[in-house]
Amino acid sequence: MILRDLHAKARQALDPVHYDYVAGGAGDERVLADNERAFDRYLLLPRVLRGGERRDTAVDLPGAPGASPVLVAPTAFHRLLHPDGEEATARAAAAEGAVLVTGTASTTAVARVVAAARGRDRAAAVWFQLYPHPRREVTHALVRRAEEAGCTALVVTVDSPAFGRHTRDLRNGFTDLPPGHAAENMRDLPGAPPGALTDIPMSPAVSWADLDDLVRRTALPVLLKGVLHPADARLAVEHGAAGVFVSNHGGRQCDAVPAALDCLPAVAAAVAGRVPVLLDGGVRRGSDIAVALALGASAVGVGRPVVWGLAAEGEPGVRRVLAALREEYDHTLALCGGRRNTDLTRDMVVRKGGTW
Ligand SMILES: Cc1cc2nc3c(=O)[nH]c(=O)nc-3n(C[C@H](O)[C@H](O)[C@H](O)COP(=O)(O)O)c2cc1C
Ligand SMILES: CCCCCCC(=O)C(=O)O
Repeated sequence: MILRDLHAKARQALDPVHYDYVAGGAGDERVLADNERAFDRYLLLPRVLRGGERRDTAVDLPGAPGASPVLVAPTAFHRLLHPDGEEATARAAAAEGAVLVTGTASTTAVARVVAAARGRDRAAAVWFQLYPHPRREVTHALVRRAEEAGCTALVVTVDSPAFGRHTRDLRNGFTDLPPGHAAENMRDLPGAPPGALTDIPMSPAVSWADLDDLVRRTALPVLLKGVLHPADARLAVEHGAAGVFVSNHGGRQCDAVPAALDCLPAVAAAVAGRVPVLLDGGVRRGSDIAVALALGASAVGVGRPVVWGLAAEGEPGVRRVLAALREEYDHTLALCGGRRNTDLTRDMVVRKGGTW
């Protein structure tokens, strides 16, 4: 309910073109819709008489011990959506104990984002989402910026060998950021000056060799975001990834892929507990978090709900979203007879209408 209210408020507040940029997906938006619908296909099968008065929902993630199981997934251009932008998101995430994955396409430089998070909580973990640049020296410079800022992990987005065709943006002619906004992490790096949505070039030629180069160069844990195929999850671990995000980019890339949730069990089986598996796409309720954790995720990311919270109410709005999800999840865990996240197991999820 809180999330729905904040979404409605954000819609009122935003320029319709910017609203469409956030709300929309690729193609006919089939994957966008299915990410949320997928959660209706799975039901929880609670265990009884084994709970506890209090629950411990903290999770140890790379560079983020004792984190909330709800992460802030990377979303671009927060200052477009609220004047306080990524710094407000960072303060809210830190206050709620949530890992913030700040992005290459941030309208605030990563150093300022980390400073905002740390201002609230010295232990706050900020991860840096990286679009690998076709020119390796640019990728290296971005990684140095993230390291110097104090990010504790890198999240390499691998589902974007090309920019997704966002139908609403094409219809609205949304190609450039308004004056005064830019992808600040790209500032003074070789390539186009920041300002256009395409200032962060994507390349289909980025390969596992680029991941190897990255893992060799940085001491930070490197996670991959945008893995759907179990074979790629296995390769990720073999190439030194410290974690895998099952994600279809919120339905904004290929509009013919399965819902993220439907890909989770096979990826979790392929990874076999060697590194954490995370999931984003369509998470809107605490019970969605419980289903994802039971199916093998260590934590989940939320994208659009955080943006709606930010656009509607700034920092307090983001806090409300993160707190509501965490509290609903804690309540669901109690209803399922759990004391900790690992009490949610595969046998506690059934397909709707099916048997187990
Ligand atoms: C407006 C918007 C901007 C996004 N920007 C990025 C980005 O810069 N990098 C990235 O890896 N993913 C990006 N994503 C994808 C999110 O990280 C995440 O995968 C997706 O939003 C999860 O789905 P949800 O919105 O249903 O929670 C973006 C998503 C949205 C909606
Ligand atoms: C080339 C533009 C970079 C921003 C991409 C943001 C993003 O991932 C999205 O889905 O939108």
